[in-house]
Amino acid sequence: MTTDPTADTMTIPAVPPPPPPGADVPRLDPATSIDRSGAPGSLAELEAREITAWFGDHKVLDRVSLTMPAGGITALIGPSGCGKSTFLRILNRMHELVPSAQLAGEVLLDGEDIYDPGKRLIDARRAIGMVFQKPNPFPAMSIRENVLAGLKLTGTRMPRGDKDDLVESCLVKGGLWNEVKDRLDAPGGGLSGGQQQRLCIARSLAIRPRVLLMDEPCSALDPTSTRVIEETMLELAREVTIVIVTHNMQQAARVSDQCAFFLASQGQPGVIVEHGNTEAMFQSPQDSRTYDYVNGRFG
Ligand SMILES: Nc1ncnc2c1ncn2[C@@H]1O[C@H](COP(=O)(O)OP(=O)(O)OP(=O)(O)O)[C@@H](O)[C@H]1O
Repeated sequence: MTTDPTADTMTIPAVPPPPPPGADVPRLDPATSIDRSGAPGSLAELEAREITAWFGDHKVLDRVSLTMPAGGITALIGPSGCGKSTFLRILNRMHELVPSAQLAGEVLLDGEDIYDPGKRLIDARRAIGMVFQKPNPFPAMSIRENVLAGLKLTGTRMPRGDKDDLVESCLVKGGLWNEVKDRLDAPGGGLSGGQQQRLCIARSLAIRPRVLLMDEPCSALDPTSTRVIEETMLELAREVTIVIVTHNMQQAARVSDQCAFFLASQGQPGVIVEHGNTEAMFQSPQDSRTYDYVNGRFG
């Protein structure tokens, strides 16, 4: 999509309407139009092409291109304010929720531009899930209801037995099942911070995303919870492509296959200075600014 930053902004409903009957994603069970397994869909590649982004007349990203391989974990690293979160939000069309936000470029999910006028916003959000910095379960809803919340929002109906299977499989994949299986009706708000974040991951998985975006998912958590989430991510990467924003270089090194280093020079929009295999980026970066950043000399 190419959008003139001076043009009127798009109006996007905060909660998209449910899809019309029969228009569901093709991976659903054809007999019932529901997903019985809770397993994420087939692995998908995500490719950003020449992404430029503005807030009003402030350009914050300039022609950023990046391929995020299917089944890989891509870490977006860089100092504060260089546009990592903006880039991440562009990957599932959340950027356009900000009234002054504009963008140019394309985001291809397995070769198809999610910004194509023929594509529905709800399909992009279903296929490309998001986990935020601060765990945000619905505190008064039960653990079970939290996992199923996305189905409600997308208008997906399912028999009770299938819901139970889905809740279990998503909590297993989110690495939380063993801790909560005996109290699924307890409120989500009663869990610890790390458990709440894993509940949010389980909730994202229930609508069967092909890509999971994670914006500093461990920054509010203690080291033990962080390690549990990292293990969960490594397990999930077998089934879903993951893109994570992190300020924690050890975390980027531990979990990611590839890294992209973002930087915004004084008064300039953010760009990708260097990207590639994580080990190579940490051991032998090509750009001296990458070397300085990954070695903690700035940022
Ligand atoms: N909603 C918004 N309205 C206006 N400007 C914004 C908005 N969100 C971000 N920006 C600006 O866009 C630029 C990039 O911000 P962004 O949050 O994407 O950077 P970041 O690299 O993720 O930073 P951090 O690591 O601190 O989260 C910054 O100059 C920021 O002030």
